[in-house]
Amino acid sequence: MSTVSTPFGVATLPYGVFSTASDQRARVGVAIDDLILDLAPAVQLLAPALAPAVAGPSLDTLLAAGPQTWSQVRALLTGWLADGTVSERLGPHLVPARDAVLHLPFTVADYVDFYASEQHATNLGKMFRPGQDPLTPNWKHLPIGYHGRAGTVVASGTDIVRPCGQRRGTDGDITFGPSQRLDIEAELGFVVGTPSPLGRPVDLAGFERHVFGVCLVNDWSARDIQAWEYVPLGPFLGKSFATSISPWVVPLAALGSARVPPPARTVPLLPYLDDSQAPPWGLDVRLEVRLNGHVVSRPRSDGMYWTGAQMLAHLTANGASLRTGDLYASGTISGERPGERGSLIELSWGGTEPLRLPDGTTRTFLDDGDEIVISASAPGADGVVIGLGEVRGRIRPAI
Ligand SMILES: O=C(O)/C=C/C(=O)CC(=O)CC(=O)O
Ligand SMILES: [Ca+2]
Ligand SMILES: [Mg+2]
Repeated sequence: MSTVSTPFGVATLPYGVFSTASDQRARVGVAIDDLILDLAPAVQLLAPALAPAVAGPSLDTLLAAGPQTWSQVRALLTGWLADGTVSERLGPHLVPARDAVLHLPFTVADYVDFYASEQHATNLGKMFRPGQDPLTPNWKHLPIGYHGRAGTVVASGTDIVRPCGQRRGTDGDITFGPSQRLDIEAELGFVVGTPSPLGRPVDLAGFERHVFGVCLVNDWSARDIQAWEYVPLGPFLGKSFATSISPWVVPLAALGSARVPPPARTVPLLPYLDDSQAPPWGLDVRLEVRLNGHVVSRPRSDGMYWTGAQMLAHLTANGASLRTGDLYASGTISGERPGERGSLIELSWGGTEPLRLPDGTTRTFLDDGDEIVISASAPGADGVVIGLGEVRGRIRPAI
């Protein structure tokens, strides 16, 4: 049973794309409790000037429309829901969530994955590079990341085929075959709306103008393929076979009460990353990772060393442009305590300490048929909980 409740109350209002059996067009929806508001006809009826922004069939147009439109659409929704007479007129455009199929919510442009949790980076450093300093010399000077594969970002619920690849066994033999160390990474994803021109870095304050909202990310990782291939250019096929994202994108506007100061920095930051005078963009998101229904971890993002604003500033510091639909993820979220680690390689300490599940089975890495569900919530104003929904995926045998 899940203990993280992920309600989509009127303080959350996340955006997604859905269809139903009776109307198979993909269209933009807003989740409200266990209902989905079909946004285009509702806006057409009550505020037609904004209708083009939510026309669908994806969130792309809304993302590109920029922060003024984002606030206008959210204000409309909040106003409608507070006004009983309007809520009644919305009735015909509300669909029970259980009747909806949820799709990939936006066209993923570029996909970047960071490495922003000090605890995760320390744990992985110990396992991948024993005998060396777990944190590389650059780690506290810049948010480390790599470019992933946008075309293999998939909607929650998509089955994940166990990848095959090259790996080196303990005997030194190089073989090709199904990954034997298939893992998860529980992460937060930042969805870029407003593009930026080539040659023009986005500063820390630009975060709110360019980033529309957040989703949950499971960056599936084949540790055996990764360990053999990653020197010197970083992750490649060990992470490019599939990355799952949650169907609902929660706007930054819903996360005001979840903002927290990041941990004290132990190394002075260069000016473009120095957020000591800026309003903080650390986020207190509480995740829960379930394997076949059993909770195996409860990571929290409030201790992440690097914030989403710093990641964006670094990502564009060389003048790289942003496109609508760019997705960048935080990197695995791991806390101080063992029960807060966001990957199986950490939870089973490189496979040496198998996890014992309540159904009597044990796991180091994923078995075929295993299902992973990552859900999350964040604090809202006045004790309200902001749900981030969930991202789900089941492992299918290698082909
Ligand atoms: O330290 C390494 O060599 C590898 C690290 C990762 O696998 C982490 C990664 O993909 C980024 C992250 O999720 O934190
Ligand atoms: Ca990752
Ligand atoms: Mg991936």
